[in-house]
This record gives sequence, C-alpha cells and structure tokens, in this order.
Amino acid sequence: MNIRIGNGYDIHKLVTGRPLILGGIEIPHSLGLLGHSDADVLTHAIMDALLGALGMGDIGHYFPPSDPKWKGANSMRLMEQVAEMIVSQGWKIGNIDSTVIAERPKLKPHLKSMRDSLAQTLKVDIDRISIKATTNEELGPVGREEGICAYAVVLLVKD
Ligand SMILES: Nc1ccn([C@@H]2O[C@H](COP(=O)(O)O)[C@@H](O)[C@H]2O)c(=O)n1
Ligand SMILES: C[C@@]1(CO)OP(=O)(O)OP(=O)(O)OC[C@H]1O
Repeated sequence: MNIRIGNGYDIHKLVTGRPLILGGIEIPHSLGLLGHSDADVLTHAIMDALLGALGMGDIGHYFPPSDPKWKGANSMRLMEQVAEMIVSQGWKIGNIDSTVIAERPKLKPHLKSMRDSLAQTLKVDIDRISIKATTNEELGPVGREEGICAYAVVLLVKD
C-alpha cells in the first residue's frame, strides 16, 4: 500500500459584518472571518494538506485570490474540486486530523456538524475526520481575537 502525508495551515482576520464559517458550517458569533472567499480557515487548511500530500502546490495556485471568480466562494465547493483531484489519481483519504485555534466562540458544540459537513463533501466516513479546538490562552493575535487559525494533517492511501 502507498501512503502520502500532507499538512496545511491558514489564518484569517476576525472582523464585524461577516459570517463565521468553519468546516462549511455557519457558527453564531459577533465576528466573522475576512477573506476573498468565505474565509473558511479550517477548510482551507485541509485543502492545503490534501494538495500537499499530492505534491500539487496550494489552494492559491488553483483558486487565486486575485481572480474575481472566487470572490465570496463557498470553500466546500472548492474542496469538492480538490477531492476530485485525489480520486482521479487513485488516492483515498485515510484520515484527517485538524486543530482550530480560536479564543471565542466555543466550538465544541459545533464540531460534530463541522465533521459531518466535511465528511459529506469529501465522501468519507465521519470517523476519518477529526477536528479539535483550542484557545491560544489569550496570547498573540489569535489570543487577542484578531483572527482564527487552523492546522490540518492528512494521510492519503492507495492500494
Ligand atoms: N474556541 C474553542 C476553544 C476551546 N474549546 C474547548 O475547550 C477546551 C479547553 O480549551 P483550552 O484552550 O483552554 O485548552 C478544549 O479542549 C476544547 O474542547 C472550544 O470548544 N472552543
Ligand atoms: C480560496 C481562496 C480564494 O481567494 O480564499 P481566500 O479567502 O483568499 O483565503 P486565503 O486562505 O488567503 O487564500 C486561499 C484562496 O485561494
């Protein structure tokens, strides 16, 4: 069996007047993430990890922030395209582990919906997808609630 590993990281600013979307789920909060797309920082980190495992660059290469086509893009639709790249090369997702670092809001009540949403989009069982949440203990820009960041690691397998 062949295996490939990939890691991804992303960070977006928190601002007023934008929805907070993580893993394709809108989470009630007074602030949202700023970006050219929907700024779904978790989905972006996972996409970068998937592309990294394939040695195929990063999301900015396929969906350039300079291209008006991706303005307001739903990141789950972009991830569908990345999933197709994986499948077309004969790879399957072994598992994904991720961490969202956010001072607020509490993400624990939303983690199951976020995992469900990612599993459905990637067409894998939910038990292959892990999302953890932690604060930054009030340290740095994330600790000051200026932004939210996410890390992801993926394992791809091929028979
Ligand atoms: N945005 C967040 C951050 C954390 N959690 C949950 O709280 C637990 C404790 O977090 P610490 O940063 O203080 O270690 C953590 O294990 C998460 O379950 C959360 O739900 N949302
Ligand atoms: C998906 C894209 C499209 O503009 O989203 P952005 O909101 O610009 O987010 P970023 O993580 O800075 O870069 C990835 C982009 O390709």
